[in-house]
Amino acid sequence: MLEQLGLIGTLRDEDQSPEEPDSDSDPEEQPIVLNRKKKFGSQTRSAKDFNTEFEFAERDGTPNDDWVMADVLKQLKNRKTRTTLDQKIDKIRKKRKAEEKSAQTEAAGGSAEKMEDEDEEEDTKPAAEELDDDDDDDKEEEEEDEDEDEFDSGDEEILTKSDTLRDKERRGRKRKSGEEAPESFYEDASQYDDKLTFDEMNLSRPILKAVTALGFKQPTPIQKACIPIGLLGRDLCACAATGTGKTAAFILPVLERLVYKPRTMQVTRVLVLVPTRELGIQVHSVARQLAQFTSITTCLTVGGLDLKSQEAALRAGPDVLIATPGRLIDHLHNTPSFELTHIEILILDEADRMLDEYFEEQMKEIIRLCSYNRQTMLFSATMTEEVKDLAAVSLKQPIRIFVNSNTDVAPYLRQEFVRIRPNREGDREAVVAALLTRTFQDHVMCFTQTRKQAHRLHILLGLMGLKVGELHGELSQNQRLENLRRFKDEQIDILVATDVAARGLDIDGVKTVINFTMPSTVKHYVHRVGRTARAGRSGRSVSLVGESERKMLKDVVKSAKNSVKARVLPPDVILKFRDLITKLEKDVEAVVKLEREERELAASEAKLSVAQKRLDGSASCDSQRVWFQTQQERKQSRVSKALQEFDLALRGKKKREKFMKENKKKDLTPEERAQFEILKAQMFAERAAKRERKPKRARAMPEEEAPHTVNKKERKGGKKSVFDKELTNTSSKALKHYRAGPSFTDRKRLGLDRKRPGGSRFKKK
Ligand SMILES: Nc1ncnc2c1ncn2[C@@H]1O[C@H](COP(=O)(O)OP(=O)(O)OP(=O)(O)O)[C@@H](O)[C@H]1O
Repeated sequence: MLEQLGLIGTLRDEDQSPEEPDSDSDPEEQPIVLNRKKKFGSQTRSAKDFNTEFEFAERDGTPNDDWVMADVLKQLKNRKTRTTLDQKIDKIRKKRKAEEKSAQTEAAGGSAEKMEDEDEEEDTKPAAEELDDDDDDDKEEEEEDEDEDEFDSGDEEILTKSDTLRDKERRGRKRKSGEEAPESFYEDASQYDDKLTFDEMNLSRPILKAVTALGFKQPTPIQKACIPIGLLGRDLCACAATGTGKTAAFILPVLERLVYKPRTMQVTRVLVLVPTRELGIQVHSVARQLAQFTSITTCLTVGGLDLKSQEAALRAGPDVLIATPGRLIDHLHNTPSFELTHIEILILDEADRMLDEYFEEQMKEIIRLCSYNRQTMLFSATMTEEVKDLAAVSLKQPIRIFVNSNTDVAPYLRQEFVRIRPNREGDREAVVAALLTRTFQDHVMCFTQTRKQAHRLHILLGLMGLKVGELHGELSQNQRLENLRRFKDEQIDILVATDVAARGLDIDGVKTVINFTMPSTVKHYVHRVGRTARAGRSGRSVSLVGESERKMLKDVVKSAKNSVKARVLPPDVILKFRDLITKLEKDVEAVVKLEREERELAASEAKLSVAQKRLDGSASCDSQRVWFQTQQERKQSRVSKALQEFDLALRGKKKREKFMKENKKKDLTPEERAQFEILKAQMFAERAAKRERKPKRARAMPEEEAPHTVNKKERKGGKKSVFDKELTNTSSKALKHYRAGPSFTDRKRLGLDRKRPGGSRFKKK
C-alpha cells in the first residue's frame, strides 16, 4: 500500500521499508495513541513533556469569561449586513431542492421505461444526495457507516522511521541550537522545580484566588519555570509548546509585581503586545480574569474596536495595556497624554511573529518609545533567529527558558497526512469535504492559505449542509468575532480560517485541525496544528500534502516525536465528492452573485447617504487622524511588498510565471485553485528564507549597549550605522544637540560624569 502511495521513499530513506500500521481498530472508538511505545494515559506519559501527576486538563468547572466578552462587544462598530452568508447559502440550497423536487415530479409523470432508466442513473450517482440532503433515510446512513468502518479500519499506514533515529537527529539539533545560543548572552533556566505549586510561588491572595477561580490546580511546566523568574524582574525569552499555558506564565508575575508595588501615579505600567486582534481579546480576557480580585486595571487596544472608547480608557492610565502594534501606534500619535514612558514591563506574546519583518517598523517605533529601564519578556512556541536577534538588542542579561524545542508540536497531538497524488491537485476540496462529512464532523478548524479559498470552502461546505463559519482578514471585526463565538458556542462545527487564526487562539474542545494545503513554514505548521491538543488534551491534525509540499512534510516528520500517519481515502469516495463539487459549482456561483449584488447595493446606498448628508450640510468634518504610516502609504508599501514577493517567487521559475499569468484572469479549475494555494505558501516560504539570509536590521537601543550584536557584514557593508546617520544628519535640532554634547539622562545612562565639560549650557548672566 505504501509503495503504491510512494510516500516513504521520498519522505525518508529510499531503502527504508515502511512499518506496519499499529492498529487495525477504528481510531474513532479508541483513545488516540500518540506514541506507539507510550500508551495514552497519565501512567505512561513522557516525564519530559509533563509531570505524571500533573492534571492539566482537569479544572474545577469551566471558567466563564462572558462578562469580559460583553465589555469587548460593546466596543464593536455595528455594521450589519442585510443577510449573512449562511442565509444566502440556505436560500440557494432551498432553491435547488425545490428545482430537484419539481424535476422529480415531472419525471414521475413520464413513461415506465423512462423511470427505469432514471433509477439506474440514480444508482450511479455519487453520495451526493446522501450527503447534502438533511433528510437522509436510515438505509443511506447505514451505508455511510459501513463505508466509514471500511475506511477507518484498514487504510492508515505509518510513515515514520523508528523513534531512535529521530532521537539521534534531535540530539544533533539540540547540540546545534546550543551553539546558536551562546551562554555569554543567555543564562539558561530551562530546568525548573518540578514540584513547585502555585501556593509556593509567593503569589498574593487575590491572585491565588483568581487562579483557583479559573480552575488551575497546578502550574504547567512553563509556568513553573517562568513565574519565579518573572517575579524577580528579570528579562526572559521563553519557549514552550502550544497550549501549555504561556499566557498565565507571563500574566501572573506581572499582576503580582503590580500588587506588590502599588502605583504612585495613574499611568500605564505594563504593555502586552500581540499580533492579532482576536488574540488580544483573549489575552485581555485572561488578564482580567486573573486580576478580578485585585484593583489592577486593564485595557484592550486592538484594531477593529471603537477608537473613542479606547482613547477614553487609555487616558485613565490603566495598569496593564494589551494591544496590537498598529492600533497602539495610532493611539500614540493621536491620543493626547498617552505615552509609554512609564512602561515597567513589556511583553511580546508570539514574540517571533512580533519581531518579524511584518511588524518591524512598528515594533522599532514602539520599543523606542518605551522606557529603557523596563523588564522585557518574550514568549512563543516557535522561538527563532529573529527573536534572538532582537533579544540581543533589547533584553538585559536575559534568561532563556526553553521547556520545549521550537519545532515541538503539542504533546498529545496525533499528526496525519493525506497524500494528494500528482495531477490530482483538484482533489483537495473533495478530500476535505469527505473528511468533514464522514470522519471529522465537529470541532474542526480547517486552514487555507488564502482568504478566497477560505470563503469558497465555507460556501461549498455550507451547500453540502455542513455548519461552517470562516475567519480571515477580509471580514469585518463583527463578522470575525461572531464567527469565532459561534464556533466556540458549538453553533457551527467547522471554522475555515487563514493563518490569522493560527496563533495563540485557545478555543475549547477543538478536536481536529485540517490543513487544506501545507503552510509555508514548519513554524506556521506548529501554530496551526497547535489549535488542538491543548491543555493536556489530545487532538488530531490532518494535512493534505501534494508533490510540491513533500519537503515540508519531510521537515515535519523529522521533528515529530510521535509517529506520523498517512490517512488514505478510498478513491471512489474522493470521486463521489469530486462529482458532487462539480454539481455544486453552479450554486457556488449563485451564492457569490447574491453576495456581489448585496455589496453593490450597499455601496450605492452609502454613496447616496453621503450625498444626502452633503446636501443637508451635515457631512462630518472630523479632523483627520495622524497615521504612523498614512492609509495610502501603508497601502502603497503593501502593494510594493507584494510585488517584490511576487517577483522573488517567480524569479527564474518560468513555470510559475506562466501559470500565474495564464490563470490570473480566467476562472480557476479545482487543480489551478489548489496550485494557486500552494504557490502562495511557497512564495511566503521563499520570502521567509530570504529574510533569514538578510542581515537583521531591528535595533532597539544604541549600538554601544549591545556590542556583541553588531553584525560584521553591516559594519563592512554599505549599510549605514546609527553613527553614520548621526554624522550626516544636518538638521538644526541635530546640530544643536551635537554642539551641546550628551544630555543629562544620556550621561547618567552611559555612566559619564553628569556635568558637561564646559559647564552648564545656560550660564547665569
Ligand atoms: N495551570 C493550568 N492548569 C490548567 N489549565 C491551564 C493552566 N494554565 C493554563 N491553562 C489553560 O491552558 C489553555 C492553554 O493556555 P494558553 O492559551 O496560555 O496556551 P499557550 O501556551 O499560550 O498556547 P499558544 O502557544 O497556542 O499561544 C488555556 O485554556 C488555559 O486556560
